[in-house]
Amino acid sequence: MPQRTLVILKPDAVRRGLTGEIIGRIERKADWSLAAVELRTLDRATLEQHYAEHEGRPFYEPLVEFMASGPSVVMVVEGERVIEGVRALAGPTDPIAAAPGSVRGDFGTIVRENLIHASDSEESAEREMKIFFPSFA
Ligand SMILES: Nc1ncnc2c1ncn2[C@@H]1O[C@H](COP(=O)(O)OP(=O)(O)OP(=O)(O)O)[C@@H](O)[C@H]1O
Repeated sequence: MPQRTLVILKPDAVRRGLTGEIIGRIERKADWSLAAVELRTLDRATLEQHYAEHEGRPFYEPLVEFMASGPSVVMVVEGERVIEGVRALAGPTDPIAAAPGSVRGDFGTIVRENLIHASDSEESAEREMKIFFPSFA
C-alpha cells in the first residue's frame, strides 16, 4: 500500500557528500519517489519537537547539537511500504551492528552520526511530516 515517510539525511551525510548516494538508493527502489526535498539547517525548536521522546536521555543534548550543526536534507518519500522500506535501507541505529548493503552499514561507525532518520510507523510519519512540512501533511 502506498505510504509517505519523513526522511532526514543528517548533517554528517551532507558534510561527507553522501546525499546523492543515499537519495540514489531511495530513488532506485521500484515505485518510490520523492514528494518533497529541501536542504535545511534545523533549528533547536524543531529538533526538540522531533526528538521529544528522547528528552532527558544522556544522548539527547549532544544529538540535538549535532543535528543543528549544519544543513540536513529533509525529504518526504512516497511509495509502496516506504515506511518499513526506508528503515530497512537505513539499517539499525548502531552502524557497527548494521549489515553491509545498508546505508548505516556501508558508511557509518558512530551511533549518533548515523547518517539518516526515517519515520518508524504511520503515526510517526504523520507527526513528523507536520513538523517539517506543515503545508504538506
Ligand atoms: N546511545 C546513543 N548514543 C548516541 N546517540 C544515540 C544513541 N541512541 C540513539 N542515538 C541517536 O539518536 C537518534 C534517535 O534514536 P532512536 O533510538 O530513535 O534511533 P533511530 O534508529 O533513529 O530510530 P527511530 O528514530 O525511529 O526510533 C539515533 O538515530 C542516533 O542518531
